[in-house]
Amino acid sequence: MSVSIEVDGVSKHFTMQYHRTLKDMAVATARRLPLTETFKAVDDVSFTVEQGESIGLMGLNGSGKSTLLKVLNGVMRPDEGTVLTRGRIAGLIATGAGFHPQLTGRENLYLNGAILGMTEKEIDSRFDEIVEFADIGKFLETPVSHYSSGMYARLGFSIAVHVDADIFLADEVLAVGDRPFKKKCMQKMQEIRRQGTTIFYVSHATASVRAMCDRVLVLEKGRLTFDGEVDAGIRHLHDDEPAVVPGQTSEEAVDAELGSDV
Ligand SMILES: Nc1ncnc2c1ncn2[C@@H]1O[C@H](COP(=O)(O)OP(=O)(O)OP(=O)(O)O)[C@@H](O)[C@H]1O
Repeated sequence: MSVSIEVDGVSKHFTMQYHRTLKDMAVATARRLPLTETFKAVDDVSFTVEQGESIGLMGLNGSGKSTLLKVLNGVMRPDEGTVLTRGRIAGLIATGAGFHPQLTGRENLYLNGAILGMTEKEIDSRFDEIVEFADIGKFLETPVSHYSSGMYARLGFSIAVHVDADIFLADEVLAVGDRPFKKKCMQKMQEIRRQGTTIFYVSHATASVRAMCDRVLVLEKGRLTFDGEVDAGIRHLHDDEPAVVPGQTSEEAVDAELGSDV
């Protein structure tokens, strides 16, 4: 197997502004209060992923998962450390990121496909498949500013998942969208997983992580506190969560989860 992603000592700092107006800042300065605070959203994280591995990236809100994904796909540069990736990366990091609100679904499909590295010919050849998967029907010629958030997610996911990528990054793709669409997304991700694509799947939904992933990484306040087997990773994160419901198959567990707000 060949290495797909190598992350070595990566940190990303952000600065929090405590005061919004000049007056607030003047008052804070007079009182010798701090004006800003810098913190590490990702803190000295290292791991290696082999081509074809499917990784569940888990952690509580604000633990740095999205930031790490942005660093992996090059949207953000790390402040420290290095990231090496092999091959083409596609993914859905923020729903509708890269969509232009005044352009139609069709136009955005071409724009977004190009941003994800597809040639015009590639997009032409996959156009029908992408539209069919997104199932946005007659809204294809409507500006995306008129789309519902679910429709945005459908089109965004559909484009990303139809890129012939070596690495697929999926940030809470199942958080938006209705149950049939979530189910379709899971099936599609399983399909690209079988094709040997490396998958990075950010989710709070444990049954879908169990069904989708070979390995789990857990972030806590930016630090990688677990890297290993899926069930152990989930236990590490949710000490309090009951294990798999007795008698329930993994498929039934995913199904139950898709029905709830994942
Ligand atoms: N552009 C930014 N500027 C400043 N702070 C940021 C920025 N992006 C993220 N943060 C902060 O970095 C921390 C990590 O955020 P991140 O979105 O990576 O967390 P997450 O694990 O993906 O959370 P969630 O599960 O809620 O999606 C949070 O405290 C967040 O407020």
